[in-house]
Amino acid sequence: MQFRYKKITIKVGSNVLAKSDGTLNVSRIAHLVDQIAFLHKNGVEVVLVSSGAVAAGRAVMQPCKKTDAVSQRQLWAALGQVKLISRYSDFFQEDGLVCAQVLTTKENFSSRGHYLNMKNCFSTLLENKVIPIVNENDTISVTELMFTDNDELSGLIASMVDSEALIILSNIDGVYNAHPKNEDAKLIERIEITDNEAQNAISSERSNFGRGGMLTKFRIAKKVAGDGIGVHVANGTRDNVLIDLLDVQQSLKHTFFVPNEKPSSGVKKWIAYSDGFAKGQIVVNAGAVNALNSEKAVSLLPVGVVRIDTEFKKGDLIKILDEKGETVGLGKAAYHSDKLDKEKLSEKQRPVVHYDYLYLENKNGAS
Ligand SMILES: Nc1ncnc2c1ncn2[C@@H]1O[C@H](COP(=O)(O)OP(=O)(O)O)[C@@H](O)[C@H]1O
Ligand SMILES: N[C@@H](CCC(=O)OP(=O)(O)O)C(=O)O
Repeated sequence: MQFRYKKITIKVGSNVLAKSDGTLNVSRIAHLVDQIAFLHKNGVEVVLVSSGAVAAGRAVMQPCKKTDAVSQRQLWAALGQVKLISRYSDFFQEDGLVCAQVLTTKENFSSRGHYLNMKNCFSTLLENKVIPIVNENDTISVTELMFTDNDELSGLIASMVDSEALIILSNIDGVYNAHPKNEDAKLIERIEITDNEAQNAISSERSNFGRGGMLTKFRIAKKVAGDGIGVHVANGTRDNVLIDLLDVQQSLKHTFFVPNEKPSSGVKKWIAYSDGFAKGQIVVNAGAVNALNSEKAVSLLPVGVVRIDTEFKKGDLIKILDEKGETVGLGKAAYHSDKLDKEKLSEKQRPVVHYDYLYLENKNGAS
């Protein structure tokens, strides 16, 4: 059997892993593990991002009355993660493989140093033929420092470990052109990174245990595809879904986000997912927006900056907005914001953000 990729990240949603009563669907976990083990034995490196801790914990106990919503999630995640990972560990062991748990928070991606540290951890596990199983560390992550959901986390991981593809397994065949409850809704089988229409069909509704819903899957999938990584959204409740999806001889119905032909560099990938950590903010004029989004590789010159909203130091990440307040991109500042005015007057202006350290929402795919 020949598979489409040699290195993939697979994200499994809570609704794939939990039954309708919230208890873990053990036979489904076993079946997914068997498929991953088969892929692994046939030379495909796999990083698994698995939700399901909160859903698993919910089935263990109901908290006492005075427990608030955040504490409740912490309790369930703490209880459920143990159950979840021990199931995975047992099933991988039966298949002769070793898995490892990696719990992370958004803060672990906040600086390039932290990011490279995480990257090194994954390289070590993969070199040792271990299957990393990643989840957000829900027990300690608080609201403002949380990932939107594990779809966002899986995008980051896929990009960080240089996966060729990200497979998002949910409880539905893919992205539909209307709410799937609608009888006329049709599966969209291919989405280009320039396609902004499909998003309008997606409602923000989530299924029973999901956190972000299809809308975040769509946004993240486009961003990841913009980095040059193909994204497949498929139904994890189907038997043999991973093998049927990845076997070159098969054509399973699902949604494929076509990757950008030009993959982003490592540092641009990190910047792409770091918008929560921007320290400065500037506003640029329409001319600068057009130049940056043109076919050419253009750095941001001080002449295009109309306003500094939040000051920044050399090396800080800065958010770049247009004059309507829409995000244009994110970049690493080449110098302190107090030098901008002087640079504007200079005959040979130095870029405030060099192209190599610039992530552009439209050009790199997300919108
Ligand atoms: N246009 C759409 N296409 C597909 N699914 C959609 C659409 N609009 C809303 N959804 C909902 O998104 C759900 C999947 O997202 P989510 O609940 O977060 O699952 P997961 O637990 O797999 O992350 C589907 O079950 C479906 O009800
Ligand atoms: N970290 C949480 C998962 C939250 C989440 O993003 O869920 P989902 O939308 O089902 O992927 C857990 O393990 O329960």
